[in-house]
Amino acid sequence: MHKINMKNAGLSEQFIQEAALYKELYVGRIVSQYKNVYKVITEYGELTAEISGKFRYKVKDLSQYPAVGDFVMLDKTNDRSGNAIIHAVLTRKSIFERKAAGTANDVQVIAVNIDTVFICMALNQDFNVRRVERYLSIAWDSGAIPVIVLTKSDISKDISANIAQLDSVAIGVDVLVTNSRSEKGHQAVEPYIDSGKTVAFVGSSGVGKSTLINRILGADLLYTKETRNDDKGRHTTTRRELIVLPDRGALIDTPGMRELGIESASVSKSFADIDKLAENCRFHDCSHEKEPNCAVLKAIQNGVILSERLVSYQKLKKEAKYEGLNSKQIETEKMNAMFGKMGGMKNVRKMIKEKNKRKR
Ligand SMILES: Nc1nc2c(ncn2[C@@H]2O[C@H](COP(=O)(O)OP(=O)(O)OP(=O)(O)O)[C@@H](O)[C@H]2O)c(=O)[nH]1
Ligand SMILES: [Zn+2]
Repeated sequence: MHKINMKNAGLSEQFIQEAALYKELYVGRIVSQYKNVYKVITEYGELTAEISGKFRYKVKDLSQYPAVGDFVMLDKTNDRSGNAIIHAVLTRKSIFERKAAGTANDVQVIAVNIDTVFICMALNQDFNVRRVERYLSIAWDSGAIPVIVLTKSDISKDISANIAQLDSVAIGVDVLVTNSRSEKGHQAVEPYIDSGKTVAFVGSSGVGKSTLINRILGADLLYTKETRNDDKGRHTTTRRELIVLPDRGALIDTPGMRELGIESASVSKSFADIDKLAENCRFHDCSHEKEPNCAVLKAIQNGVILSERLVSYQKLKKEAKYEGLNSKQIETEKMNAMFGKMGGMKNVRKMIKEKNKRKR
């Protein structure tokens, strides 16, 4: 095993102090996970580990289990399986999580202890300001600093127009332009990658996260996605891995996240400007739709904010409202809202039935 500089890999003074409370144990950082087995780096090198039975018994919910990026306390002795034993997880400084697909309540921890989240978005027909907004609200909630990374500038039709679209949603957020087809196309992200720091790459599948990471790694390492020899093919969807760069900190590649859950607390953060304006509305429960003396509508009239921004704000708020319901209930709620004008779901079902009858 070759030694690893754990300070470069993100082990800050704060973690060192907390780790010192565990006398007999030593510290490691979770690099990846496969089922119950974790790949962990320590100053002595890389090893595999499992959580202790006691730990498993103690934790109340899944989000407390070790996740990629966690600093954990390990036993010096391996168990019979040859794995080290994880006894504790050190206090996380940031948590990037989303609602698990298909459920309203379960959160899925994507990665933790991140300093910078690169929200990656391709400059092609997939470019979507609303999606950036969703990622931004989750990123602000995580405790890490978001940075928008636009990819594939080589195939963009109008970069400045795309960037202008982001102006209103990405207040105070750096926007970088990259191109992995050119040798120096990744330079804009370099300043964020530094010893002791951890950056994570998030964004839809296919936007070029892995390609960009390969560019950053350059000659240091050639990173290729895990491939499987069995008939399941590449399992890019479950990929989540921390890579340590010599002298340049750590980076985490994440799989494309198709369904992003939105939590209500996060709504207000990325729409802080609208909330601020809303304080000046005449009615404290103003919906900013047609109320008199609505400060938000006035700001739109005056060109201070874009009307589309209010629309997506209201959309997000509505989605956050479903918090606590299961996916089936949300579906019903959405259908009811959608078909409310037609007299509710019952009527809609009747209409569909009748339509089908006529077809036959
Ligand atoms: N034209 C162009 N194509 C790119 C660029 N970067 C990546 N691609 C291509 O886009 C495709 C997807 O790239 P990946 O790096 O696998 O995308 P990803 O975001 O890691 O996707 P997932 O692994 O599914 O999350 C590949 O065919 C790349 O060759 C770029 O800067 N310009
Ligand atoms: Zn208002």
